[in-house]
Amino acid sequence: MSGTLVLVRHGQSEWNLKNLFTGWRDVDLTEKGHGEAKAAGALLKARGTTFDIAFTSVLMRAQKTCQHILDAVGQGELKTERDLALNERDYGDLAGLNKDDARAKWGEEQVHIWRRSYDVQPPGGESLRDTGARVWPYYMHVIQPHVLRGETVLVAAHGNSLRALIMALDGLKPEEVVKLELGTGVPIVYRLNADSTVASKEILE
Ligand SMILES: O=C(O)[C@@H](CO)OP(=O)(O)O
Repeated sequence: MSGTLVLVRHGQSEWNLKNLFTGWRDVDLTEKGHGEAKAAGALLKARGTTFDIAFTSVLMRAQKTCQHILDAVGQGELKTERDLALNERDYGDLAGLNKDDARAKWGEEQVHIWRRSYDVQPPGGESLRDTGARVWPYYMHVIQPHVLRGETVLVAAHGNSLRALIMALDGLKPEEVVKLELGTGVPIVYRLNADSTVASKEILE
């Protein structure tokens, strides 16, 4: 057995609340989102979790979630690395559009394909495969070495950047990742074996 990897999708954002495609737009958390992030931290604190390092994206909703969690476990000053590799999927031309308006314009099925398929790019944006092509190397080269040294690592990121990472960790097929949904502010705790395979996975709901 080696270390622990804790993945958390940011708390509810202003544009989650407004039902807008967000992608790389840098929107803030809502009051509820701040609360969700603090609650995630409280859950981890109750388990006695402390971290050796934290990783987040360059977007404030993930950074603030990360900080709330670290504050809750009493590690507000912990070293935190921010990288664009962990950003949300780039939603391209859909960013800023209302998801229901998009369904009315392009149809329910097309919008679902853009949102949840593995390899279909939304107009001007990234498919989940494209997102994985930046998330996975970053995980392999930067994050995983910490876990394999036995450390406990926090990754506070986004729905689709984490879906791409979980797809690889869990060995999901493209048709399986379509069904994978992540709740806001829900910690997912992986223990890894020394050979980097997953020893256990626990969703703290
Ligand atoms: O808008 C977005 O950036 C994402 C996450 O909120 O949306 P979806 O769940 O539709 O991929």
